Amino acid sequence: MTTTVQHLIGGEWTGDPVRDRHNPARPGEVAVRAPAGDESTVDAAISAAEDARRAWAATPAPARGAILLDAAELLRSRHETVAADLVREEGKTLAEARGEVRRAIDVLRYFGAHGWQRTGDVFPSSTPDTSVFTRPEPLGVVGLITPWNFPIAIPAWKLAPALVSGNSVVLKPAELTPVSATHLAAALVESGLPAGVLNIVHGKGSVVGAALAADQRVRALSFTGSTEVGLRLHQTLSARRARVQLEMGGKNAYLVLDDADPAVAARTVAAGAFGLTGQACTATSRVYCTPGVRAAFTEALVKEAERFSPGDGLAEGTTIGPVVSAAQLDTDLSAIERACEQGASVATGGKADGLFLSATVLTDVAHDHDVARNEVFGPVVAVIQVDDYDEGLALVNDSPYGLTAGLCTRDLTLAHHFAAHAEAGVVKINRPTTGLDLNVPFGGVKCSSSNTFREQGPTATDFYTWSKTIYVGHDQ
Ligand SMILES: NC(=O)C1=CN([C@@H]2O[C@H](COP(=O)(O)OP(=O)(O)OC[C@H]3O[C@@H](n4cnc5c(N)ncnc54)[C@H](OP(=O)(O)O)[C@@H]3O)[C@@H](O)[C@H]2O)C=CC1
Ligand SMILES: O=C(O)CCC(=O)C(=O)O
Repeated sequence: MTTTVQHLIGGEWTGDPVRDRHNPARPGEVAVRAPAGDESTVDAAISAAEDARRAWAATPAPARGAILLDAAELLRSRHETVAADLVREEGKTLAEARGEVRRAIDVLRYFGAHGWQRTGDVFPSSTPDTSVFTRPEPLGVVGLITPWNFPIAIPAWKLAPALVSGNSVVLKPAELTPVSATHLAAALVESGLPAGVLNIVHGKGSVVGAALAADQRVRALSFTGSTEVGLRLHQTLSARRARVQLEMGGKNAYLVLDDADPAVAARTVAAGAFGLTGQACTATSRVYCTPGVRAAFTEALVKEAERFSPGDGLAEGTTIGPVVSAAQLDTDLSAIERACEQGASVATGGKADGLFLSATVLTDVAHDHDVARNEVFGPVVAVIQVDDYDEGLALVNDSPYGLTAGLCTRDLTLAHHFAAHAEAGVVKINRPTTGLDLNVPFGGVKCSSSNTFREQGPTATDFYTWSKTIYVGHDQ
């Protein structure tokens, strides 16, 4: 089954679909046909956003929010179709795709309701008969560049706060996954989003994304993807003092202590390492274990890994979908091969059939091995022994990345110590590193993030607004 998508520019669906994306689970099946935008397409999209921005900014926030709420209901009515299309283009299991679509719906609801929330602050003035208050103002045209691994949730959690804050948007979804973002946009357009407020340009990041980032009219850019691309975008945007928000890679660590139940720890680590085919920036990819638990934990982790049954995400019984592309599979297999060259052993997995890579546990890994240092972005986890909690915490923190970190223990004192000292934007105690509540802030530290504004939660709109301070004298 092939879905065709187009650009969305100034309220028109446009562009000849010239590029095929194959279903990663069924190599012969074209999942999507999409147009390939270029600099002129981006220019047209930014012009449309520029034309629409003032009227949208002047629209009352509750009316903006109402469109998001209506879009949430439309998406809910299409939940099954959207989830199945997501599986066909990205590969994750139907259960995971349903969860992701549900998350996009909830994000629209959350930020839709934000349209009715209190905004700005009132302050006492030191001048008599004077009111002082702040007003959040939209930035204008904002650019969003999103990855393939959460093809509807990530566009939703960037778009919704941008729109409800009164900005117009140009979105560039990942070339591999153009359908999910199109479903999101269609729901918004059909719910009454005015023409030009949301524009989408499909195509290559190096062409479309780069043109979007370089355009002076784009006042802010929010990006999720690789550290390499993110840092390049940071330079482009910062050079003209435009705002930039980056959520990038991770090398997320778990520390399992002697007092942890090895079976519970293994289940927690496996969910974070192998769920979503390991293709999450929050995925667990290195696990440090103290000596008393290492053998039992590793044995239990291998059993958990072997429970993940690779297959087509739409097929009954599949619990791990394919890797997204041949290029990503190559990265995953090369990382496993390099780990073995450096002395690691494959305790389970390590083999691929087509794009189906089985959940892989590597043992005999040392902290300075490449597989313990570099992001893989696949269902591969390395187990490393440490002497004690202190060494474990030090190694968890010895990474250029700092997105998520986890600890399995029953010791409340150590749990709080870890929460305070782990160098990560998100810390999970006895919970998988993946999986985020949409109503709380999300972001990393070090090379995982721009280290500025957080996404999601009540402060997500901060990135998309600037604060104006107003003094009003009452004596006229
Ligand atoms: N933090 C996260 O959630 C993610 C991290 N990654 C990491 O990145 C690696 C590579 O994945 P990939 O999807 O290629 O990540 P990229 O960083 O290449 O892609 C993310 C987004 O940026 C776009 N892009 C690519 N090049 C440029 C550019 N020069 N200027 C502007 N935009 C650009 C992409 O477009 P297009 O893809 O259409 O070319 C896509 O929309 C993964 O293996 C993983 O390590 C990947 C996805 C998500
Ligand atoms: O773990 C999650 O739920 C979100 C992960 C994420 O934001 C990402 O992979 O980009």
